[in-house]
Amino acid sequence: MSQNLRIALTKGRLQDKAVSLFEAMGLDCTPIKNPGRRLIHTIPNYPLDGVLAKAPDVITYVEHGVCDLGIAGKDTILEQGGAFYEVLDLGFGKCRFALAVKEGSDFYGTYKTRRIASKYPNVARAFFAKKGMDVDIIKIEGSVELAPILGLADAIVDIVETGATLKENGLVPIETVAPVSARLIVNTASMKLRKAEIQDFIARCERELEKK
Ligand SMILES: Nc1ncnc2c1ncn2[C@@H]1O[C@H](COP(=O)(O)OP(=O)(O)OP(=O)(O)O)[C@@H](O)[C@H]1O
Ligand SMILES: O=P(O)(O)OC[C@H]1O[C@H](OP(=O)(O)OP(=O)(O)O)[C@H](O)[C@@H]1O
Repeated sequence: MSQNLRIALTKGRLQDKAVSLFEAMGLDCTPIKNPGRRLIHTIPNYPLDGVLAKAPDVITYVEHGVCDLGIAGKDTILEQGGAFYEVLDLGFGKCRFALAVKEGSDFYGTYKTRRIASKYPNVARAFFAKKGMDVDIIKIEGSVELAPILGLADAIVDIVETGATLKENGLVPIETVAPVSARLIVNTASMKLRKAEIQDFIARCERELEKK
């Protein structure tokens, strides 16, 4: 008997939404919903093991083929890149990358080199390269909104969902950089070697998403 397919799931915000989708598809997710400190859980009624990982690691595990499938945000995919197939937009975890500045500041009205703070330096760099603008990028690990308030940066490139965090910190979005949502990704070798099983899983996801 062949080993179960393995899917890497992004822990945190996307985890519950992935589990809701799987349950709607008829998968028994009891073990993943009561994980304790355990990081790998077998689905009792479908040949699938769920691996709970941090967002960038989901991509690393899928790229290296130790997980056949993964669920990651488009934000992480754009930042990290890599060789894998992105097969489905799962329609949850919706937000966007935005360029935001302190309210009242004139970001484009100066010739000096702007400083941009972001948890996503590659996304920020690519955005400004496309505009032909030379900027300095500073990597920040979280609560990126602090950087312009503290005077470290002229702007941020960050995830915006409701806009509440920007607003409560006196910042305003001035441009959308890219839309973001959760994606199903597949290891390139698994796609060939375990084609039937993977296509069955993708088809089940698709059938469920079509109902929405
Ligand atoms: N408002 C939001 N803020 C951040 N991420 C969001 C939001 N809405 C949806 N997402 C998606 O959820 C994913 C995981 O977010 P989550 O906040 O759980 O982890 P994280 O902030 O990337 O990591 P950490 O564990 O360091 O907090 C993101 O990569 C993104 O695709
Ligand atoms: O538009 P909103 O609905 O306010 O959501 C956006 C905020 O949520 C995320 O932060 P998170 O909570 O992941 O914390 P972090 O800043 O430490 O990454 C993101 O980086 C924004 O700060």
